[in-house]
Amino acid sequence: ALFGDPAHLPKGKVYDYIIVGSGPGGSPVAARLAEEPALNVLVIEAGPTGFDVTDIEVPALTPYLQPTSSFDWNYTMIPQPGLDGRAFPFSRGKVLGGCTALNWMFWVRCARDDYDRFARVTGDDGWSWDAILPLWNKIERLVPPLDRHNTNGEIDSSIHGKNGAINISVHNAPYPTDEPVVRAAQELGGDFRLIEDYNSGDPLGLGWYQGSIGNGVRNDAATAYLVPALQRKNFDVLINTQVTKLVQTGVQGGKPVFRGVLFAQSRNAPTFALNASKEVILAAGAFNTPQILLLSGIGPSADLSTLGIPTVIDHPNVGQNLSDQPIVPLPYGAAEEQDDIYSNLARNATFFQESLSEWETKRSGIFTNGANNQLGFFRIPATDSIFEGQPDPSAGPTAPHLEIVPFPGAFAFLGTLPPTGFFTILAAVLLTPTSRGSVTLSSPDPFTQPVINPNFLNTTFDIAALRHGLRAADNFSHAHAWDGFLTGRALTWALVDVDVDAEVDEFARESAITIWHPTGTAAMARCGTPAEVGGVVDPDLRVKGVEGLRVVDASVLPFVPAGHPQAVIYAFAERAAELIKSGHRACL
Ligand SMILES: Cc1cc2nc3c(=O)[nH]c(=O)nc-3n(C[C@H](O)[C@H](O)[C@H](O)COP(=O)(O)OP(=O)(O)OC[C@H]3O[C@@H](n4cnc5c(N)ncnc54)[C@H](O)[C@@H]3O)c2cc1C
Repeated sequence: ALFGDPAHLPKGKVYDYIIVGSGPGGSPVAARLAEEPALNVLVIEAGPTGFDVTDIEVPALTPYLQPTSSFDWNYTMIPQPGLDGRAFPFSRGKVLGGCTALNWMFWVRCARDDYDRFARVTGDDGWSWDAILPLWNKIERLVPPLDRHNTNGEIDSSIHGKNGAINISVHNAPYPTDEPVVRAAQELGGDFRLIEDYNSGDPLGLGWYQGSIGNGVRNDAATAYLVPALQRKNFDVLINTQVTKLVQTGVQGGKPVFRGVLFAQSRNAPTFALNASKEVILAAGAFNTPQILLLSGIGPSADLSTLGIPTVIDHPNVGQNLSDQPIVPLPYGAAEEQDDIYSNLARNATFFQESLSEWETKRSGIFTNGANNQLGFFRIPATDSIFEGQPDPSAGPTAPHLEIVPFPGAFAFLGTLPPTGFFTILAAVLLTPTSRGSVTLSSPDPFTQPVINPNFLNTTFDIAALRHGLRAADNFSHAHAWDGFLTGRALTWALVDVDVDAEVDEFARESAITIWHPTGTAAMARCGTPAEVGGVVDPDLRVKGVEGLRVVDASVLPFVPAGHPQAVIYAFAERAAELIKSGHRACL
């Protein structure tokens, strides 16, 4: 059942598993464990439900959930030296479904080499591309587009799951940018060659967007996994409640056991306690999972003692290794008003209302789409001078370094939308950052936000690679296919001499934002103690040196995958459920 108040949880019910957080890490694990009728499963989620919320359900309204919303933790990162000292909001879903309830729904499995590197660094072949492949049948449910257009060349349906938990689909309606983007790709070829499906394991090229959308509605971790599981008597979900600390419940084989959780609805509300009989599973995301570990005395002891938190286990890597991908939106002028969907929606209330009514009454039109219809992945050539004295940070030859994303319009939340003019955005994303940041505590108070430092553009490689991406995106804009559509670089981007490194770099530093893909703050590593082999969790995602505690969320990814991470996290969660059910134990 769904509970809104911890005081109403069934008295005396013993939960085998308590899962903290309901994103793509927590929800699949919880729902799969609840498939075993003998197991009692509880999810504790800090946020409310997002059911029937228009901005969450309507795919094209996703940008309206930025930069802050009532379904968000509304975190801010600390000032970033690599971004000219800027600090800006760092969106994280505080809602059932976690960030999948407010993300941009890009469905990207990422590259074969991303998984094979996970297998390599953990010594566990179960994380390889080939081993994960069958899981897509449990995860994906490929839904035809609502406009029934011919999807030949847009997706290879033979490689996708048909009966899994999450609806995925290609676009449901055309965008004005579709034609020039596809023609530019055909004209330029090379890095921009059209590919049928970037989810084949080899994503290089330009392909059509696939989204976690079905029948014109967002499908998130809550609607896909939790809602069906709530039919089960052995499955409970507690919302609006934050886990504030893990509690040591004993010692087993010389290791502290952490099967207890404390939770409360606010700083001044009563605190409740529960113990899981089998495991606590942290799935609170790349910022809050390390926060909970640190609050519980699992982390670097020097940092903990500064805050007066007794160290239970000295874990130097908790909260370290934060990786995220910077994105730079490049504005180009659009010749025709109707080609800039997002400026029109922001400025023209009638157009907005008509689009919404069309979605509500007919489930058609642009509101059934995600925010764009194509994306391209490409590599920096191995011969580029960027790699002199710098090992290639990508996972291997199938993994891109860079992404370009054409958007049909300019977004108000970026703060770059002037009162007049029409735009197309060609965004460039650095997928393989070498900069590493951290998540730390400024206070032992669980209701104080952790200190978030992604450390963007802190290495020579990162700024040079992003420069390569900005130039590639600009080259894309020069295809003849854009003639009559784009009017050239716009706003402050028009003032940059793209041939001058320093000017391009300065533009990147003053305009990059996060693409919201933080990972790696409780990274998995091979068996052995953290001091020997690094990492926070072992290849089974158990916290090293501790019993009864696992992490299943973006924190465990030791490298940010070269794409968009939600599909990868769903796959990790599905495998985690299998590992838990089978009692698998990779390490002693
Ligand atoms: C705006 C935005 C756009 C994005 N776009 C895309 C995209 O298009 N494609 C893609 O692949 N990825 C995208 N992502 C990233 C993707 O959604 C995340 O990587 C993914 O959701 C992370 O999953 P997670 O389970 O680690 O954490 P989350 O999804 O963050 O879930 C963690 C959950 O735990 C809850 N929680 C946290 N602390 C506590 C606590 N103490 N007690 C109880 N509950 C707690 C949170 O409220 C949240 O519900 C986007 C993210 C954002 C924010």
